[in-house]
Amino acid sequence: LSLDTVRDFLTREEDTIVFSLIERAKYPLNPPAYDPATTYLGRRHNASFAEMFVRKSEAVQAKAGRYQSLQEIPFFPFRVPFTLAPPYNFTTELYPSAAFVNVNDAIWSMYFNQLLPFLANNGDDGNYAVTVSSDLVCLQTLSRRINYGRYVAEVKFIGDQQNYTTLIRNKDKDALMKLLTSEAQEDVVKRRVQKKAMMFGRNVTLDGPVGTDDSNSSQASFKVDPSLVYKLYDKWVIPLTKQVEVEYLLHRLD
Ligand SMILES: O=C(O)C(=O)C[C@]1(C(=O)O)C=C[C@@H](O)C=C1
Repeated sequence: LSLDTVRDFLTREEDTIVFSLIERAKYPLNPPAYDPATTYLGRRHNASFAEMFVRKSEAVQAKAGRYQSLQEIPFFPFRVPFTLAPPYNFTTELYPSAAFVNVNDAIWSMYFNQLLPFLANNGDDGNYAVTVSSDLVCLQTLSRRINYGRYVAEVKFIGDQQNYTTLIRNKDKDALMKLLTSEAQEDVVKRRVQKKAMMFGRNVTLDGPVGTDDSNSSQASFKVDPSLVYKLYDKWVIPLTKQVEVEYLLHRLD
């Protein structure tokens, strides 16, 4: 692992995030899928249909071995005695006591309460299963990207052990935050995801050569508002990644 390779990983995840948002934006808001008071399976549950869908899907994916890789962290952890997938000897670069640091609870509430209302148009077309299935993909992608802050923090720690060790011993969160921050890099990331939203979210027609802007660049014709993607990174993705980095570092000498 090096700063270049972890940044390459984050860059590639941007594509997955933008595509997953484009998919979710295809469906209307579909409010009954998110209301814990909605009746389904003939009765009320304490969880929304979306939550139930995520729980059951994660159970299947856990059985299939998804969480054998530390890059993936479920929203609803549970033990699985065995997996169906062919065995693979996963090794990890992470420090064991810090390897399970994650901010999935914050991601969950940010996604449903702050992002989704701006991502989907108002309306209810009853396509609840495909809708929450696309929510699951968004959540998993955001979780993988943000919790990858553990790997970024490990690289930064190894690269500057002396300074980090002092700050970790003093439990100085603010100084850790300052040391791991690169504002120039954050600016690059935010402007790049906005551009990706403009490129990937374009309507493609057969007029003109490949790369021609068929959509006149007007905001309304993008499948996901590029400024919303910028804001997602600015307000949530990057700050939460940094929170993961700080929490990882605080456990790095345990
Ligand atoms: O690339 C880094 O150095 C990171 O720590 C990742 C990241 C990000 O979330 O994109 C977070 C903090 C830095 O200020 C810059 C970028």
